[in-house]
Amino acid sequence: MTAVHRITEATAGHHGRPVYELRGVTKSYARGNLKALDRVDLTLNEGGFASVIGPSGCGKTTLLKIMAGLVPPTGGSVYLQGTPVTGTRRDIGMMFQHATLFPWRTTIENIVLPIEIRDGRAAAKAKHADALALLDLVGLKGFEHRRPGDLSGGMAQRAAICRMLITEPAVLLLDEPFSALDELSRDFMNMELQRICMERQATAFLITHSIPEAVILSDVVYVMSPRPGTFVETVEIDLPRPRTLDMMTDRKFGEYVRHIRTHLDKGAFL
Ligand SMILES: Nc1ncnc2c1ncn2[C@@H]1O[C@H](COP(=O)(O)OP(=O)(O)OP(=O)(O)O)[C@@H](O)[C@H]1O
Repeated sequence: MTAVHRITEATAGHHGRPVYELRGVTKSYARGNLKALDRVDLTLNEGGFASVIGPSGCGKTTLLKIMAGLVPPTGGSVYLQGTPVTGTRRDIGMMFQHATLFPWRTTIENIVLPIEIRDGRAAAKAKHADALALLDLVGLKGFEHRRPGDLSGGMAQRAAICRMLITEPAVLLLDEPFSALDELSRDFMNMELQRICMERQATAFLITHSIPEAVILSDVVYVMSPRPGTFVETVEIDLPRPRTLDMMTDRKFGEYVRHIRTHLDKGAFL
């Protein structure tokens, strides 16, 4: 029997209640008369870690932006915690390829910035204790008064993780967060991300171009077709947690990677 298990509906996270529910999400951009997404269905359950992988330009970032309320869908519905997503929200945390920390602010001032923007300086100041706890969580204790120029790429992304978590979001939307790092740092940060998600019982949705990264981190991997993007395969990853980098040499891990690869358009995949 193959180690690869398919599940019929796109549902990530086995046990928790549904956090995100997308039904028939379609997106056409007027500019270029271009259909980016076609009827995407997704349920992301509390505590689940899901990834989406697909060819370049298939609509992954568009999907994430729709989930974040940054871009409206042309059709279909997006619900987060039972209410429709119609714009940006407090209960969503996001992280991108680049940390984009403000160089003139200290690390801790960068971390509490979302609170400062939302609730003012006094509220941000009151969050310093929480920010210090987060710095400890991500292994940056003692760096609170350093400026971004003193941080390595991996350290800056750790600070970005703190900035994402300071608002206590219900869900983490991650758009290739470590793809600008060298391979060793990226592997290490992925294991750190897993640890942080497990400690915080986070619900996470990751966009990646790396099949091994998707497999090692996820409960479920969604494979997207070339544009217009839709899920063509949903693969449940039945590997124990915590995952370790050693697992990447396991036979079962290799089967998942091969299975996902066969569903990607290799010509278009980067
Ligand atoms: N604002 C926009 N207006 C018009 N077309 C857009 C817009 N944003 C994205 N597109 C187009 O929609 C398609 C999907 O883009 P998107 O960035 O979502 O893909 P992606 O899968 O994230 O790509 P990549 O893997 O290269 O980052 C692309 O053809 C892109 O050029």
